[in-house]
Amino acid sequence: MVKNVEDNSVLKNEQTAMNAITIDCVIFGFDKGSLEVLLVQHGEGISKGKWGLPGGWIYKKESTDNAAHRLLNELTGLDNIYLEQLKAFGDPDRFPLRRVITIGYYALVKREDYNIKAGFTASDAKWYKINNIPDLIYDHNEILSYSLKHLQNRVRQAPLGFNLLPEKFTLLQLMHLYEEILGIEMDKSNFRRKILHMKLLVALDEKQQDVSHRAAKLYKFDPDIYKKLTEKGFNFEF
Ligand SMILES: O=P(O)(O)OC[C@H]1O[C@@H](O)[C@H](O)[C@@H]1O
Repeated sequence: MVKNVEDNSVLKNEQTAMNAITIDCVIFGFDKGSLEVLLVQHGEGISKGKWGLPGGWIYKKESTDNAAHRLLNELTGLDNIYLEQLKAFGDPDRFPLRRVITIGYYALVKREDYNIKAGFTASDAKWYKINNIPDLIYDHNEILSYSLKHLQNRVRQAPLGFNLLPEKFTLLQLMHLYEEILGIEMDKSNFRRKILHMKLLVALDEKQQDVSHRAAKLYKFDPDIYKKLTEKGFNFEF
């Protein structure tokens, strides 16, 4: 008898926990020189018709990491993404109906590598330019701005984001990538001097083709140095 009562209370507590923790994913995409974020329009529930980050409830027999991948896939069609856990967002009033803590995940992808297709509880899914984000549900604007700051710190400490460029790229393309992520304007010659000094790039014997302006030299990454820098971490001061 006592055992039954205990079992029931364990089950009840577990269920309560399942209703109190959710997942939200911030997927940054890079496309034609612009930083964007993937948003979904809710097709049901209290936020029907509104836009937010792809996310939702965790199943009972599911890890938080698996839930993040599943939700992202069901809501937007994205698959095989390297998602990193960001942090928990636990403002007591963040969700209007009751106390719900959400765990944030984020990723940075090359937009053209993925097809988006809304599904599950999402009626639509779209990339939005980072400087044109609508009013989002709950605390999703805050989660997004926290993720952006995190990304801006990360690109200064790790050679991350370089996989968003084509295999061969110009120094200007690389500078624009940093400018877009960091939201700042950079000085061309300063950038050139610093990036070349890091010896991360291999200068190719090739130039851009089919461009109306003077064709610029092409570069690619040295994968060994890239790997070493990723492991060691680097400090990219612009
Ligand atoms: O999909 P609904 O039920 O509106 O959202 C509930 C929770 O799922 C998360 O995405 C939200 O941040 C919130 O914590």
